[in-house]
Amino acid sequence: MVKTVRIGVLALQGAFIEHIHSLNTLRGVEHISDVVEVRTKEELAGVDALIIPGGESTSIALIAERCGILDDLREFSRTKPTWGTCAGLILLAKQAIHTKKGGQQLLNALPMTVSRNQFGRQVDSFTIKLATPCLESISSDKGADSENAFEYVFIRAPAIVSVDDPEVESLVSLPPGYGQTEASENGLLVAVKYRNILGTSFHPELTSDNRWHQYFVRMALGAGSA
Ligand SMILES: NC(=O)CC[C@H](N)C(=O)O
Repeated sequence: MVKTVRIGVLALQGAFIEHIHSLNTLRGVEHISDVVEVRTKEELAGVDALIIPGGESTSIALIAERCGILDDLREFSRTKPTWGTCAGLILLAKQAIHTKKGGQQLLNALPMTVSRNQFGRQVDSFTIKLATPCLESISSDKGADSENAFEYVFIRAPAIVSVDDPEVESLVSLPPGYGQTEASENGLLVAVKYRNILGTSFHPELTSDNRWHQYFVRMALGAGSA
């Protein structure tokens, strides 16, 4: 029997509809059985993989806590395919800096420190096209240019400022200078894979190029198989 995945998108706050649209463009391309919004622990228990969208990480954490789903999210992200984008990446981290006074609840699934709003405020949002080796095996019919570069959208984005485990795979870094105040040879890390987790600080759901979604669906399809 062909394995299929039921993918959930955490729908408490932020850009969840856009992720659902991107995933829906992959129906018929990848083996997706369903794409659903997740707001309760029962809905979470019914999905094979989860996307935590961008938005406001403090609000998502607060709402999750009030809805009594925060510990279930912690448990889910320990073992099941989970992708955090932007605010979702912040939530998945072990530690966040430049948070509001008093800090914020995190899921502690990614052994790393992220810096909130590393690139400035909403008005400092930017896009950048970058060649992306991990997407090379995925063919793109939409959005990508002739070099197959992916167009990255950064909106009050976090950056990964330190990684605590050699198992964390670096997938995308920005060219030096972006979001950095001091000269450095290396640009900031903005996409990682760690075991069952994908963490990206940009918004792939805001472009018509669905290769990052396809990458995650393939991760989810591969999970648990030998
Ligand atoms: N676009 C975004 O998701 C922004 C995230 C925001 N900086 C936060 O702290 O949650």
